Amino acid sequence: MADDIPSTPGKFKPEKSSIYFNRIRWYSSLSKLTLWSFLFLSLLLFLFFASPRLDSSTHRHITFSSASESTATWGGHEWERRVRQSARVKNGGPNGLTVLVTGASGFVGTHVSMALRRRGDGVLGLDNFNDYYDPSLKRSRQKLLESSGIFVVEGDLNDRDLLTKLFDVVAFTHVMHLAAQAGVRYAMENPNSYVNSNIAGLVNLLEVCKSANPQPSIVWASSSSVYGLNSKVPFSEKDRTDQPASLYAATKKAGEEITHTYNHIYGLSITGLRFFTVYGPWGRPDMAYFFFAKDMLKGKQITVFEGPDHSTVARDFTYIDDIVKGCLGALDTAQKSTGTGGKKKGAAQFRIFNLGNTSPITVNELVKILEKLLKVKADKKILPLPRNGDVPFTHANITLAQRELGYKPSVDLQTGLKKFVRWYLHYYSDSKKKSSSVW
Ligand SMILES: O=C(O)[C@H]1O[C@H](OP(=O)(O)OP(=O)(O)OC[C@H]2O[C@@H](n3ccc(=O)[nH]c3=O)[C@H](O)[C@@H]2O)[C@H](O)[C@@H](O)[C@@H]1O
Repeated sequence: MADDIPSTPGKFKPEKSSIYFNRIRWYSSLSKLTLWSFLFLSLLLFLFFASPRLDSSTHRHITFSSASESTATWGGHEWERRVRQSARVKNGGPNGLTVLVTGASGFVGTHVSMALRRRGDGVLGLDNFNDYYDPSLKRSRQKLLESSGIFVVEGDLNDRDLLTKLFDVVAFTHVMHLAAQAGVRYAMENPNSYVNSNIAGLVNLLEVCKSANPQPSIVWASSSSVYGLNSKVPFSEKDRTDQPASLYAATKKAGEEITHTYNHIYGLSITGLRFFTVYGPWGRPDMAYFFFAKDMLKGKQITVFEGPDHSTVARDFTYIDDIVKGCLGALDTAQKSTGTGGKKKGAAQFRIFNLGNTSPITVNELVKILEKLLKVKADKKILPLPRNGDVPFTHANITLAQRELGYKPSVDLQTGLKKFVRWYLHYYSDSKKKSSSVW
């Protein structure tokens, strides 16, 4: 019998009696297997019926934000209705844009969303409301947006299902991508959050955009920090950007390269905007002008950095309204993406612009203006510029943006800070409810 012949020399040849016992063992393991399968199936059925019943299109998602872990719920008929309604073009005209604004509850995101809505464009916001800075300020901005009919979806850039769903529900013509881990100095404390938002999140967004049909045109926020150690002034788009001084700058520069590959391979229309130290009402509390004002009002000491040999540190501070005009100019002049459903059909537009003010002001001068506006004397401590990513000065050449986008900054630091201080005093007075009246 074939069974009795070892197939390989030296292999064990079973006796008749052991075959009999093996059969018994086989039958008993068969019944054990049936029993375990039954128990396993019962457990599956139990879990299925015991789990919370969700609307078929509802998803409960755990998302990882850049600075904290958060949970957000999205999906369902009511949610989709709100998404559609918010994204609907309001002016009825054929030229209205349908824009997904990422980072909509951020500083620039809020202002750009409001400006688009005022024109009648369709706007849908996306924000993960992370706690890099006071989330209550982001919630207040969200309220402001909601009062103008803008729905801000709570979710993370890295949530592929959510982004795909948004593009299933709405055929966005444009994406204004402003969600990012910002701040130069924080990159030494939490480097991974920069990789998570500015690299992984960006790639996730681009993946969804390239597969969307139609593909949207993308305008996104790069940064003046990409010029890094460049010392040729004013900074022109043609200057070298391969010497970043911070991980933040490196992730923004990487973003410029990554967007280029998506433009090249998939035909996505891309416009990168290098913002120069944007300030104004509803600003970011992690920025110097903001926390200087806060600390000065509290009588706390502020630290003013100085460069080598006691040289002054300067920034090309740019007022938010000027930046908004630049963003809208970029959206309006963005050509259509050429691809569809992940396939390139032809060369697509790829642009990078400086959006600055063209007149650098020293940090000392910034403090002096704040002193006048706040009517307090600053308690200053002068320290050498730390080696934490800060660069000694920035200065934008905006010729290209002027020519292509009609960008023309018009607000000087004195005027812009006056508006910021007015908002700040109002917002942080005892009644935050009134805050939306100061815009
Ligand atoms: O232009 C940009 O692209 C960048 O502008 C800002 O970065 P930064 O210009 O460094 O703005 P602040 O952090 O507000 O610093 C402004 C100036 O104040 C100085 N500073 C900052 C903090 C401090 O305690 N003391 C002080 O003198 C800095 O050295 C810098 O010269 C933003 O924080 C970045 O997100 C943005 O990308």
